[in-house]
Amino acid sequence: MSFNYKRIVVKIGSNVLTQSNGLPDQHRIASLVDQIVAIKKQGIDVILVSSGAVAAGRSLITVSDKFDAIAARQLLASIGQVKLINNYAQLFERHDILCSQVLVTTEDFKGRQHYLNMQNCLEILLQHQVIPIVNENDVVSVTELMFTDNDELAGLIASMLNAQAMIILTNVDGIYTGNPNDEDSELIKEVSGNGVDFSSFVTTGKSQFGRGGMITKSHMAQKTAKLGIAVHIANGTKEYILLDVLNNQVPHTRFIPDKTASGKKKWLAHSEKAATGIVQVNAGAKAALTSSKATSLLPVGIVDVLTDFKKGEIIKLVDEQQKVIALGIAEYGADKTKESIGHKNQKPLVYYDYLYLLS
Ligand SMILES: Nc1ncnc2c1ncn2[C@@H]1O[C@H](COP(=O)(O)OP(=O)(O)O)[C@@H](O)[C@H]1O
Ligand SMILES: N[C@@H](CCC(=O)OP(=O)(O)O)C(=O)O
Repeated sequence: MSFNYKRIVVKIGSNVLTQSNGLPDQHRIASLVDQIVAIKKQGIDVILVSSGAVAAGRSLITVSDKFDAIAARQLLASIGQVKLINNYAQLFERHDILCSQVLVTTEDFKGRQHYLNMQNCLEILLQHQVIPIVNENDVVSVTELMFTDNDELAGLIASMLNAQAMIILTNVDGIYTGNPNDEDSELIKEVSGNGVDFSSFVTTGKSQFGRGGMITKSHMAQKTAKLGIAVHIANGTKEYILLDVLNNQVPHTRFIPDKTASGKKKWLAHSEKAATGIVQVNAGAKAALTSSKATSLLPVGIVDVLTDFKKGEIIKLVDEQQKVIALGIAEYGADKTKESIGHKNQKPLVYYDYLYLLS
């Protein structure tokens, strides 16, 4: 295979798994399973992040409009997830391969210990040649507990498991310079670096059954590539797509990975929602932290503690315009920080190894 990956995360969007009439696309799902098996037989670990529970539920039951959208989603996902996973289990069984169901919420990624428990669980599945099939636990995950979408979840899993690549399968060939249906739009084949502003050409529109849309895919892909994981966005409705992507034989969008980040930084990168405290830093500290030199945050560069926190908690570092510039683990609590604001020769509030810069 052209890309020499040892471990990959494959994310399949609802639209890839579903026909336009809302019913599961059995032929396509079977073909994707066959390809995953072929990849696995080459010694590559594959973790599948599959959407499709709500769509599968819709094919089984009709929910009246009188129920609110959250309750309807819970009902559909609860029924649909059974169908989705059964389908996968039967298809993998044909190849004598076991798959497993891993349902998660954002809570599972917050505390470091809980995060490591989940990492251990997925590692033991992989060591036993099982294909983990991960999805959001839509039944209990509502409002603020929700992931933006499964693209975010796939990025978290790829970081957690030190995958070399994440392949996002959707219903278009990748990211275009404009609306994919416009003749003038061109497919972007490669994205490198962090500075691309996708909002100027990616619209917020979504496909029929999708949740996040291409804009969240682009942001998530960029964030994941920054952690050292290659991201491929490709058309899951094309025959042999996974094999063709890995053999670099199909036009799609590839995000070139940066240098690999440490395990702690990968965890921090996805922990913004878990942050408790907010600390404001001055322009000098911002310049030092964002320079190419490894720098820890010293109290001399702190101007204010905007929200309290305890030692060991995740905090957001904001600049004087209140823009979040980094996430870090606090070496001490808010009280001690307030006492040392602006003072020289103090212990860093956040050491460089426990600091993740957002841009
Ligand atoms: N510039 C763009 N390039 C590609 N797709 C785009 C762009 N702008 C908007 N989109 C839309 O994003 C959709 C894919 O996102 P989404 O609906 O979340 O799919 P999925 O269900 O696979 O997660 C495409 O079907 C397309 O209509
Ligand atoms: N967890 C939901 C999918 C949510 C989601 O992100 O969907 P999609 O945009 O199709 O990847 C489900 O299984 O229906």
